[in-house]
Amino acid sequence: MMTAETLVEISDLNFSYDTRAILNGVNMTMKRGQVIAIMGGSGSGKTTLLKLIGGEVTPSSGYVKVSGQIIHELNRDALFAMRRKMGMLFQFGALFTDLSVFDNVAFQMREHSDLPESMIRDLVLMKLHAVGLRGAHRLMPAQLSGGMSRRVALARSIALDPMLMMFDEPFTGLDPISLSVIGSLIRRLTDALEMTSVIVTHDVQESLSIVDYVYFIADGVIAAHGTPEEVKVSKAPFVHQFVHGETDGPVPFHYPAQTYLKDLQLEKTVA
Ligand SMILES: Nc1ncnc2c1ncn2[C@@H]1O[C@H](COP(=O)(O)OP(=O)(O)OP(=O)(O)O)[C@@H](O)[C@H]1O
Repeated sequence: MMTAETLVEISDLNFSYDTRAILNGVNMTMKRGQVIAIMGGSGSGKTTLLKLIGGEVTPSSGYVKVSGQIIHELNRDALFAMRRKMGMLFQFGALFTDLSVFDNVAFQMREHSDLPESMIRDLVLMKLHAVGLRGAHRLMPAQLSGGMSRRVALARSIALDPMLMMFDEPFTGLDPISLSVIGSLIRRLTDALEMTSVIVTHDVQESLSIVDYVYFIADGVIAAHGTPEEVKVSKAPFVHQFVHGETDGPVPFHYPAQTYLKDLQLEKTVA
């Protein structure tokens, strides 16, 4: 088998909001055809990493290269052209409520191409077919279930045949069946369209069943990484806590606080 081409290369990436360091020396490689999960505790910098890949924020040092181009060195036009090849689904972006399912999926094709309407029709139906919703093209978003809306959003995000798809929490709030439908769709679409998909998620079990590689981020650094097989048997306390869903471990359950005693005394003085 030919070695797959590297689509995203992240090298020694550092990023801070003002003086607050969020990511410290992150290195990652993502190949065409791969589904990659990024996991980590709340506030560990996962969404920020997606923003760096999409060029919404600029690294303090290091770089993100997509398809051989360093993102933060692109001029405005080149960045926009690059973004058209990236699909981003942040918290599964809402559908336009006043447009039908068909028009939601057609929206970007109409905005960004000069394709004739007859061709747009075929393409939209093809994208909807890929998510199993061709028969629902006339429905309005209000008539869809949560799982169906997400599938339409997925069809819309692949409308322009992206080479890279980024999903921020694609499984949140779904029942177990819809969740595995979305999971297997992400896998199948990645394979069929030969794209690369990055999933930021807390859903370890679903992710491990569909991804090729997992990165765990903690305090802005990659704490562990590996294939699902490697991750499942990992003895590293951090990975173990995640994979086995333990509430406390290296990732603390409690937000930093003053001692309990102090809080209680404070309450007494207030009362
Ligand atoms: N615009 C901003 N300005 C300043 N700080 C920010 C900004 N956006 C995010 N942060 C901080 O950066 C840190 C990383 O945020 P990020 O959203 O990347 O975390 P995350 O890993 O995606 O978390 P979660 O899983 O809870 O969504 C957080 O502590 C957050 O408070």
